[in-house]
Amino acid sequence: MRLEIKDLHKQFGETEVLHGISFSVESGKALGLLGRNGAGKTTTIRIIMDVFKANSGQVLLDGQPAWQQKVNIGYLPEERGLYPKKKVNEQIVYLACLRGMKAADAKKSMRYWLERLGVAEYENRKLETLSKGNQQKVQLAQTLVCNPDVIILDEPFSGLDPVNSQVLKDVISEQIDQGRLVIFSSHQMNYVEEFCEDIVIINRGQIVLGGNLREIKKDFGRDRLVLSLADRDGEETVRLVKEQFRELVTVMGQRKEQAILQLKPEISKKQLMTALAEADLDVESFGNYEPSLNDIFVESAGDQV
Ligand SMILES: Nc1ncnc2c1ncn2[C@@H]1O[C@H](COP(=O)(O)OP(=O)(O)OP(=O)(O)O)[C@@H](O)[C@H]1O
Repeated sequence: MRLEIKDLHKQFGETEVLHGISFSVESGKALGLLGRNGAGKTTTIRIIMDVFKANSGQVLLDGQPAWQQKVNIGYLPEERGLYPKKKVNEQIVYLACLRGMKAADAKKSMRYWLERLGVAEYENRKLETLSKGNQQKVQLAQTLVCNPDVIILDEPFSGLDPVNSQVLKDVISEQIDQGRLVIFSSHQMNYVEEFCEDIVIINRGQIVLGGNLREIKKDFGRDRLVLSLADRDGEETVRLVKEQFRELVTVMGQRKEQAILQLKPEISKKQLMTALAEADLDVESFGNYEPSLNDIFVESAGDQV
């Protein structure tokens, strides 16, 4: 299956909050939807889920509109949608039956997911008596109970401790391996980085970067180098490079003790190495820059106050 989001525009009152969002994702892949607070991630997801309509643009599954009722979708909304006063097992089975599952199958699947997510012991408890993280895991069980083909998760890691985040990460990876189509928004770059082939970064309602993560990293790293000097901290190194090597490189940033440098056009890595050696500097590390997703995110979406 292929889900295509085409040129979405969305206005709330007079304000346009999405200015033409387009991307696509296929079965067996996960797309990470990234962006700072208020960028437009949840609005995009709600349009995909048909919670509300876009002012213009289309959401198509294998070229077809209005697919949301025809396909098995697991949706974890940002605002959690379960009933606080109802028992965990009753509501998961009830909602699964509403989505077309037989009660016996729903019970079996619910037990599997509660067990898998480590909350089986709370099956008979009212949801509101569980901790925030455990409520989140129940919500995830509810999302996955119907064996969905399309999984859309809005901030799934919210409220989870590192151990539970790892459990969820494993579950999502497994779903991708089983051929599910996954979209999720998250601020947890490390997890996005681990299992998303593709990413989209939204900034103020516009895509500022999108595509295959490996390619994006390669592009960001191209002609960029990192340099650290013994007995100088990162700021001092940046200052020194700006003073002494401004003809050869532009300083792009700083990562701890390292200055991130971009070679000027026509300048080679070798020329820079020679210049560093001639300046008699005590070079501690010098090499190709490998950006993390966090670096890429900050550079692409970091201009917003
Ligand atoms: N129902 C609404 N009415 C008016 N404005 C809205 C509504 N929903 C969202 N917005 C606005 O749309 C913009 C995008 O919001 P959205 O919730 O999509 O951002 P987000 O990227 O999911 O942010 P966060 O990471 O904080 O959840 C924001 O400026 C927000 O205030």
